[in-house]
Amino acid sequence: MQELKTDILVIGAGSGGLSVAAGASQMGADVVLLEGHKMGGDCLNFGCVPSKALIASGKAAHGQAHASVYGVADVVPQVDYAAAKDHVHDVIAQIEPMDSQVRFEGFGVKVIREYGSFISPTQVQAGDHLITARRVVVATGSSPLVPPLPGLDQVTYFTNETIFDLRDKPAHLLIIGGGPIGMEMAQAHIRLGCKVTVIEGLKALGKDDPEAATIVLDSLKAEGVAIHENAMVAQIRDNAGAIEVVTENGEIHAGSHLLLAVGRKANVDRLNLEAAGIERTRTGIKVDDTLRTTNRKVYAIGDVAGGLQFTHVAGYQAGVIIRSALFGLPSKAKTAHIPWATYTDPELAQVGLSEAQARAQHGDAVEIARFDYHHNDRAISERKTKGFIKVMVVKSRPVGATIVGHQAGELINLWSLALANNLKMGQIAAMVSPYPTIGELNKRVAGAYFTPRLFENQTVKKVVRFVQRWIP
Ligand SMILES: Cc1cc2nc3c(=O)[nH]c(=O)nc-3n(C[C@H](O)[C@H](O)[C@H](O)COP(=O)(O)OP(=O)(O)OC[C@H]3O[C@@H](n4cnc5c(N)ncnc54)[C@H](O)[C@@H]3O)c2cc1C
Ligand SMILES: NC(=O)c1ccc[n+]([C@@H]2O[C@H](COP(=O)([O-])OP(=O)(O)OC[C@H]3O[C@@H](n4cnc5c(N)ncnc54)[C@H](O)[C@@H]3O)[C@@H](O)[C@H]2O)c1
Repeated sequence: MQELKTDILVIGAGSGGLSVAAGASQMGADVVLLEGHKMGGDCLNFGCVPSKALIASGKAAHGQAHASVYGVADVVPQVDYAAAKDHVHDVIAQIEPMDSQVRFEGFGVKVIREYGSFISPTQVQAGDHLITARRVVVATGSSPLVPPLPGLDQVTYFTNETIFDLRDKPAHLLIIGGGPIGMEMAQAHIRLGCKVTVIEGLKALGKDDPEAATIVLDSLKAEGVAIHENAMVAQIRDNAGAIEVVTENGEIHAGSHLLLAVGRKANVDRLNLEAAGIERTRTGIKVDDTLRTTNRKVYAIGDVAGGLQFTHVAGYQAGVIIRSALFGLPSKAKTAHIPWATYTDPELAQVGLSEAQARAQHGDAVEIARFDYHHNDRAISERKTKGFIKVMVVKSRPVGATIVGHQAGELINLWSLALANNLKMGQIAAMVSPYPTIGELNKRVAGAYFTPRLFENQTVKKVVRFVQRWIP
């Protein structure tokens, strides 16, 4: 057994762990990083990157099939599904060097390609290494949840860990789960020429604002995706080579391929958390708002911490704990300014409170400022007029924003900045946006907040009339 001592031990080389390792090592700490599988974790290998690359293939096909509106003849796209997967893997390969073992060793990090397991509150075993660390960061991420559905073991099924390696185009893809994974994959596949059926137990895109989600779901349905809601799956069957999904309410959906997208399971099984006195919750590892676990020398960040499960959250949390682990400074993780986006077409994005949450928390003090895409000249030029932005405002400060439409994931950045810095609507309205940009929507919604105050205000009208009488 090789014994190592270090300042910071990071378990998991995904979005969260790599951010800690890069930051801590470049600021002078001794860092050991454990990775049992692929450097880069889920986001690079099985998540954000491959899904966005496949969405890009779908977008290219869709563009060819719907070009005539711009005066360019529509063509039936000749989709080579295997070549689309080559594109996906080429994109991964282009980003891979940023997350590579070589790059991190260049920062001075000792990278050990083994799974780690606690053997005491301060010691972790990884292969034949025994590591004692001043602080441990658990960043082991999550895996696809595979529910114990009767019959599932009788059929071949895919998850986000395997779908990007499938090279034969599914004739009819059945997707169980209408969350972000399910809906992004549904649209990518329908655009690549597959038949697609989504079977959702409750409400598709149920974590998002219902009005905004409806616009996305209507778009997907218009493209041909069959979406069945309130259809909890009870059983899977193999019927002479076809896969049948049977729901609790008696629906039977048959297809050629099956993708499970029913949520995530925190990666805690290999960690032997009990040996370190680390408690779990239903969704992951129990942490306080400083991201410390019940073992004060151990932090947990990213998907395994059981909160919002996004790459940028894991990265943000890495910054929070670096401050406290390296400098001993108090540092709390906040959530009010954390955005998320679902990269369907149209996109769906949220930061802070939704309209329903804002009304529940602030009652009549909430004002909703709203602006529709069909009033934006750039959106009209590009025929991307579906969607809206609405901003929830309390005492002239935004407390949340919901955007559905073209580039919603880009537009939400500004509202994350506004919430992070407690900006006022007046500061957003003071911005000058280049014309014609989609970004003008952000300024116009701030303008919409002031419209009734300026244009429907009798005092303003009286003052203007009075001043006009006197100025030369
Ligand atoms: C299909 C899909 C699409 C997504 N799209 C987006 C998106 O567009 N935008 C977004 O923000 N988020 C997206 N996500 C979510 C995002 O991928 C995760 O939130 C993010 O990867 C979490 O980072 P992490 O560091 O917590 O975990 P991970 O990136 O999963 O990294 C954890 C690492 O720890 C390793 N590990 C596990 N146990 C051990 C152990 N005991 N010892 C050593 N190593 C271990 C694992 O092998 C893994 O490499 C998507 C997820 C999926 C599945
Ligand atoms: N664009 C992005 O940022 C992005 C994209 C994909 C994934 N992600 C991350 O990955 C996480 C996981 O995504 P997800 O879509 O797997 O999970 P999810 O929890 O968001 O959605 C899963 C859906 O499956 C449904 N479901 C569960 N069991 C079912 C059953 N037996 N029958 C029918 N429906 C069932 C649930 O009601 C739910 O709507 C997301 O929460 C998000 O954090 C992010």
